[in-house]
Amino acid sequence: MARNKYDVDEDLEIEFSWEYTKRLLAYVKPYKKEMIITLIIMIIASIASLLSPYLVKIAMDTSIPNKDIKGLIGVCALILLTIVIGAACMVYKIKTMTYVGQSVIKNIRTDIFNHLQRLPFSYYDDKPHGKILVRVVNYVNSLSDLLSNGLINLVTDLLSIFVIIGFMLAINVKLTIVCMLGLPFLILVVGLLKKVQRRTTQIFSNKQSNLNAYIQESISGMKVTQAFTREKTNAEKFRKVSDENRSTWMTAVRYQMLLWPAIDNISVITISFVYLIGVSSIGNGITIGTLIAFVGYIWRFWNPIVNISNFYNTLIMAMAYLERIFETLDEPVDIDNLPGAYKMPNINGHVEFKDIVFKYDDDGREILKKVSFEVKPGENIALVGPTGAGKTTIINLLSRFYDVYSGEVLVDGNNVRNVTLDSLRKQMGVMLQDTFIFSGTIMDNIRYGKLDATDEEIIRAAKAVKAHDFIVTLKDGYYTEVNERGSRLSVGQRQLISFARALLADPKILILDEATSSIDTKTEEALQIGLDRLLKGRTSFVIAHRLSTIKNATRIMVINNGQIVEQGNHDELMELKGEYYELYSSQYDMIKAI
Ligand SMILES: Nc1ncnc2c1ncn2[C@@H]1O[C@H](COP(=O)(O)OP(=O)(O)OP(=O)(O)O)[C@@H](O)[C@H]1O
Repeated sequence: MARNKYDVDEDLEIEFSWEYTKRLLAYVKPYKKEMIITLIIMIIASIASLLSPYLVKIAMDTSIPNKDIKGLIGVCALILLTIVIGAACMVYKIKTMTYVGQSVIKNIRTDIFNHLQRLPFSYYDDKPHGKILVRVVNYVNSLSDLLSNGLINLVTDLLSIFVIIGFMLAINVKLTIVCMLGLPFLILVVGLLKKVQRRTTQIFSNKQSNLNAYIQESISGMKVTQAFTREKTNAEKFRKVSDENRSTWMTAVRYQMLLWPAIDNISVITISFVYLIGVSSIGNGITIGTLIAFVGYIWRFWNPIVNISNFYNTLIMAMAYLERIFETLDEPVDIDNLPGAYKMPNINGHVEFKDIVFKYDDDGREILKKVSFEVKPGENIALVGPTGAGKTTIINLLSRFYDVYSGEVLVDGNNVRNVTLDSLRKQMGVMLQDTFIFSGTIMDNIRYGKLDATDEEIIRAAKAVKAHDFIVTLKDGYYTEVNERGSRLSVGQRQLISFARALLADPKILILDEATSSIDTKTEEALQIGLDRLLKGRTSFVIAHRLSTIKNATRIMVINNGQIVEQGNHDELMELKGEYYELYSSQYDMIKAI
């Protein structure tokens, strides 16, 4: 997928395909029983409602001229009965179809969510999160009307049309033919409007997606906006995306609405013709009762046609959303278990990078340029180097968050591409640079690292990383509720919680990306002592800009411009008087200057 941002429209060139409706129907299939029962009920309702003009004809042509009061009362009672049956059927339909519609929506949404959880980091690198959200929430919701009413109404309306034609033919063939003459004109109008309706709806859905992306981005960046007093600039950008949203919606609706006057005109013209021919033929094979009954049917004839056109409009709208929904569901899971992938055996901790070349985009620049190194079990590796050198990229390849462009990443001799993702990642403790706190208690957040961990295990992990001390000072201790992204905690506190989470699973390989960058030096020193003990016997990769924290690493690798430029322990690298020496000395001088 191309890189995208809030003001870049998504691709519109998706071919219209009935395949989408077929796939949607597959979601409806489990509710076949409910659909069939509703259909039968609705057929009964239609027949009941269609009987009344015929009953009126009987009353007009037979009961009233014959002054048959009993017969008239019987006919009235039957008409009342048809109304009651119709209303009862309608209640059943609304209840059942709302259930079916909402169940289908729930199932589609669940599939998208599960698929999103399998999509690799690269998918999220490329797409504004607001645009993903709009698909899961709004687009899926917009199918509700189509599913709750559309499908059943379509079938019952089609059936009604045939039954009405049957009734009309039984009353008068000539008038029926006149009535049907309007249909070819209607089909022509629908055919002419279809393409432009689809395109305008697609454009609107794009703008809706842009609006969502901008709102999401603005909420995430609200603190920066206020700090830089950029409210006015943002309001202007928002006005622009909002205006586009409104104007494209207006255009889409304008084309949707063109169908109504067309249907109205065609129906009124044909009805006028029926009146004209009917009235001029009274006494000439057509009775007043016949004409009244026939006109009753004509209105009922155009009603389902209006409904079907309505359904058609909803379908066109839903199509634009369905395309996006299935596009998300079809998004390839680039990082997945390969055929024949096997379970990673218990990890010892031997890691080897063999001639790794890596690019984030196939046509982009090389971020890692033939990187090779070997790490023995239990070694503590520190990765240092300038910003953007490629340190995080290296550790991301170890957990196979991205696939290499060429070369091999081996853990205990197993190529990470050949083992199952689950078995690989379960044995690694990763603390990403971007520490994320979920809404819930602190206990829940640490437990994320090992779902079956006991409270004691969690407290032990928190103590090991010196998180315990601050947690117990909080109002509810480990049961303090934190909100999403942990905004009630300091950045350092969030890091400590993430640290405990990474450690909890007792991983064989521990990866720490800037794990302590926001922690005060005193806490860090204490943490370091515990950490040295914890890291013993485990292979670990630690990225740190504060070099004092990695002095004890068994090996320090200096990364620059996608390559390892120096490696050795602290003393060896200081003696080398190369890049590490420069980096370390500059930090030391800075501290002294303070
Ligand atoms: N998701 C991404 N898509 C495209 N390019 C990326 C992506 N992430 C990182 N890069 C680029 O890859 C290069 C290496 O980034 P990386 O995050 O590995 O650097 P780093 O050494 O960890 O830097 P820092 O110390 O600032 O965290 C950078 O030039 C960066 O611009």
